[in-house]
Amino acid sequence: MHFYGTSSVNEKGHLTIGGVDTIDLAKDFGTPLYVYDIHLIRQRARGFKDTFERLGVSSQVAYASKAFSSIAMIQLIEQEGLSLDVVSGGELYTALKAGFNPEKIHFHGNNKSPEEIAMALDADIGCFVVDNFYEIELLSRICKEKAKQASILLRVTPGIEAHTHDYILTGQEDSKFGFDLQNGQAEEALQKTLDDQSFKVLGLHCHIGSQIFETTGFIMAAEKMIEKMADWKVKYHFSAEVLNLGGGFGIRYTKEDEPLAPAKYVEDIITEVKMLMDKHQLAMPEIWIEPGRSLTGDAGTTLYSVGSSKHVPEVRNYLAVDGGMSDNIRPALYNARYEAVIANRPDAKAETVVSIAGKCCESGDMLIWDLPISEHQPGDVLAVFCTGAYGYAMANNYNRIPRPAVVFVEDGRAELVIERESYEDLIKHDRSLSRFKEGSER
Ligand SMILES: Cc1ncc(COP(=O)(O)O)c(C=O)c1O
Ligand SMILES: N[C@@H](CCCC[NH3+])C(=O)O
Repeated sequence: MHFYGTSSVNEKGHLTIGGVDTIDLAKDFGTPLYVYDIHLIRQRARGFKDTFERLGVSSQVAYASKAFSSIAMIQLIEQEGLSLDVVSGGELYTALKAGFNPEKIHFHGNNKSPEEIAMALDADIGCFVVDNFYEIELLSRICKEKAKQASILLRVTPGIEAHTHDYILTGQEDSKFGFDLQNGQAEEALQKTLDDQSFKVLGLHCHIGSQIFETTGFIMAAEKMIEKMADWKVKYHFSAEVLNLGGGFGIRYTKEDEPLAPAKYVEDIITEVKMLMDKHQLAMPEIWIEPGRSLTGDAGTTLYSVGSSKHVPEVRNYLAVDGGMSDNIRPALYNARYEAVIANRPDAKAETVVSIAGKCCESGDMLIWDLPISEHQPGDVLAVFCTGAYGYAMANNYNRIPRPAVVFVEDGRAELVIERESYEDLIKHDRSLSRFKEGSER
């Protein structure tokens, strides 16, 4: 078994995380349950920051809160001194409610609404990452109405195809995000924004995709952006103060995955960026990055209770758990793969192979295909590793299944940070039919 972060096995032979027995967690908080090893999140956050410091490069490390956002999570990010990337009014609202310093919030999105823009301007957030020409006009108009100036980055599409799942690619030319760098759109966006008093143009942003294992794509994207920066310095006297290279650093979900250590991505990319800056005789700008998955992914584990099973002779054994695509849609959406163990005996030898089914009324609701697993029975706890990014964040109420609870564990303590939804929660926005008369005339 591969242990992540502070995971271990105690004297009872149970899986522990953050010094807490996972079987006690399942009893105390119920299942499905998301458990976050916050020591590991802190380590990752410090690793990114320390690497920049060691390289002598001023930086902002912004946590991409789409990976997992909650009041406590945002407060943890604030404790660790990171900045924050938000992509919707809801993420911004969560950050503000958590008491996060608005100056360190960067607002993303390819279709920010007028209300979202107004909310962000009223909160005096640090920066808008402007995605398209419509947004330039909209943001400019709302800035004027509010007599405010917005600091902005221009999100550019560098024409890079990173090697990852098609649905999470974002840097290629045919993408819904950003101004194309090659066809002149990015330059046109720069001209428009430099000419507009509503904006302070800080620099450029790109994000080439997610769950990327190599640094080549990041370096190629940086190279294309730096070439343009050199060009625009001459043409427009524009010196970018900030170069934002996005997120996307890959993590280990299964033994087939071989990512670099998170801080190593930064080290390799920044070393190249420094050389490119020198080559083009540009001063090193502040470097911003936006890791999501690599901060929280392997810090999250989901605990499920084992329930029914089904044997299809000579084909497959299905083993069902009390959650599924309602708490983790990634396998159904991306064929995402995970490893798991029986948490009450993680060291026991895997003697059989089962496919872990969710409880949703959907054949595609399979969490793990062909998992080698030890002896098990109903009531056992299954721990699925590496669910900390885009797991709870994409949870839903399909089949009217309440979303699970979330606990943080550290130094032998467990704290509930998101309550489990109740059935009452599920119907709280429903309205009754009573406004309509029975058998209304047609
Ligand atoms: C603009 C932007 N920044 C940052 C991220 C975070 O990516 P990851 O979780 O892969 O680090 C994403 C998601 O892919 C994104 O779209
Ligand atoms: N939701 C995706 C990542 C998307 C990142 C957002 N740009 C995943 O689970 O892998």
